Amino acid sequence: MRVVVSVGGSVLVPDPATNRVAEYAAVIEGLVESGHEIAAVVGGGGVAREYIGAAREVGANESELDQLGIAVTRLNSKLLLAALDESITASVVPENYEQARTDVQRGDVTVMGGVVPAQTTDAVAAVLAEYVDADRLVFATSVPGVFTADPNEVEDAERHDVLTASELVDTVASMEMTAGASAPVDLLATKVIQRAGLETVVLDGADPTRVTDAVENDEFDGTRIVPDAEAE
Ligand SMILES: Nc1ncnc2c1ncn2[C@@H]1O[C@H](COP(=O)(O)OP(=O)(O)OP(=O)(O)O)[C@@H](O)[C@H]1O
Ligand SMILES: O=c1ccn([C@@H]2O[C@H](COP(=O)(O)O)[C@@H](O)[C@H]2O)c(=O)[nH]1
Repeated sequence: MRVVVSVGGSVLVPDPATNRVAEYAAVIEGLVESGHEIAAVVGGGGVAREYIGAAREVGANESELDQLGIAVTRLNSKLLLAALDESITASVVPENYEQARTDVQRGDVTVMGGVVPAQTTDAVAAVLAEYVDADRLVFATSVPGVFTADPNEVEDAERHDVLTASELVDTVASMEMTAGASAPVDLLATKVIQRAGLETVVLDGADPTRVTDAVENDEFDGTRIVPDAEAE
């Protein structure tokens, strides 16, 4: 199976003292050993938000803030790349989809971060999944799925076990799109998921083995996004 895994920066490096980089590398290597083709996209997490916050205070505009965020996503990507067995990876972090697809077509694991302002790495993962005709897109994020409201703000928010792509679009449509904003999946990503009919999973990435379960066993604790056509 060809899979794009989007790993949140706050999931990969929750704080400077804890990092799950080696665990994520082991999960990716295990999936490759089982015959899967893996492309990873890494987010910026808390470090990106700190840089974006500091630059916003000194008057940078949103596009400049996005560029800072992109730089951090590429730094985090290099961290994951460094932990992966170099015999299965491309040696550099691609800065565009063409380079990433070339890596995938060569049979290498590719790891990339952001590409252009005004989106997040969620959108990068969705576009890459569409571009390489991935069989599945997995978002390993900091919440256990997509909820009826922000579970960090609303105590009785309930998780959706299954959503159609259109329902996902409606759920995130009103969320903020400023640099460093938080959403389970950003709006642009949801529109790409919808048009491409991508089989998508949103799960809590704190335990990286959940990604293995979602790929190998199709069993996971999270939200499944089904293409609109399947729900008709
Ligand atoms: N309806 C919702 N369902 C789930 N999460 C929501 C919802 N609305 C807002 N959120 C927020 O979405 C966020 C999703 O994770 P977040 O974007 O912070 O981290 P990430 O995916 O690990 O990526 P990164 O840290 O790289 O930005 C959570 O912080 C959560 O509070
Ligand atoms: O293609 C991209 C990717 C990211 N950004 C900016 O970086 C931050 C951090 O990325 P996350 O995926 O949210 O961790 C994001 O909020 C954007 O400001 C970007 O502009 N373009």
